Amino acid sequence: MSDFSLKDLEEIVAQRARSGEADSWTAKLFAKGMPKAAQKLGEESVETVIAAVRGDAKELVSESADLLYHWLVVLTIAGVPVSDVMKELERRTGQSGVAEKASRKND
Ligand SMILES: N=c1c2ncn([C@@H]3O[C@H](COP(=O)(O)OP(=O)(O)OP(=O)(O)O)[C@@H](O)[C@H]3O)c2ncn1[C@@H]1O[C@H](COP(=O)(O)O)[C@@H](O)[C@H]1O
Repeated sequence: MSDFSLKDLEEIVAQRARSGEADSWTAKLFAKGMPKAAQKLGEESVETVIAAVRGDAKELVSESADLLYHWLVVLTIAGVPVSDVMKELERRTGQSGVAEKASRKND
């Protein structure tokens, strides 16, 4: 089991974005801004879906890593810390997804 966390990668992304280095994919994406970063996130989402539907576990791991990395880039550009997402997930732990969906239908 790896100790590497999304928080660790969030720090690397922020540091590489600040570096502005020519050989940094992160810095390149930051320079292009949200439209390009969000587009890459969408592409990686689709590639993850394709790997899942194919039942290709190795490809699913690889595409999931691409997806989470690009998701972190998008969050960082938006100024949203991963901890905000974790807090929201934590808030939801007391309620099942089915119950949550039913409560929204009654709004
Ligand atoms: N986890 C990642 C990571 N995952 C994917 N990618 C890059 O995302 C890019 C997009 O990949 P794709 O093949 O989907 O896209 P593409 O190369 O444009 O190809 P097509 O769209 O033509 O298919 C590739 O260049 C990958 O290397 C990543 N780039 C960086 N990181 C992490 O960020 C750190 C800093 O990276 P740099 O900013 O590049 O120094 C690295 O040490 C890693 O920890």
